[in-house]
Amino acid sequence: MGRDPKVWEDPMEFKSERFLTRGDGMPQAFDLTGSREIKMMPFGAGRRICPGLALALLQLQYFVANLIREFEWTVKDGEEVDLSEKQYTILIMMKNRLRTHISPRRV
Ligand code: HEM
Repeated sequence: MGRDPKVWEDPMEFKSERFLTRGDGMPQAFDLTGSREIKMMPFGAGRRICPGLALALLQLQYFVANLIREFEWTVKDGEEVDLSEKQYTILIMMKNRLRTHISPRRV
């Protein structure tokens, strides 16, 4: 389903913006709860859907926001961000590792 062009536009392209909200609070292209549609279900769907969904989403957002707020992230000297991908069993991974230098914003 995740690679079906009838479900997702350019399914094989990394487009994080497809997950942005429209600005009116409504999700743009997907619904994780399975109540409106089923396009993507990292938390399952239906009666046995993950009861920790809301907590998990909140925690992840908070975790990433804190990593960005607390640390300056730079690519290692001489390297560039390369978003090429490779298939590894059922996972899609970065073809070339992203090596970063992380330093505290506040000392
Ligand atoms: C990124 C984080 C998480 C992911 C991707 C995830 C994913 C899932 C998935 C796929 C299921 C199976 C749903 C099904 O059978 O259809 C599940 C079940 C469950 N999850 Fe999560 N989960 C996450 C975090 C959490 C958290 C934070 C909690 C609790 C605080 C939690 C509690 C549970 C429980 C109790 C079930 C069993 C529900 C049942 O069988 O009725 N999960 N989760």
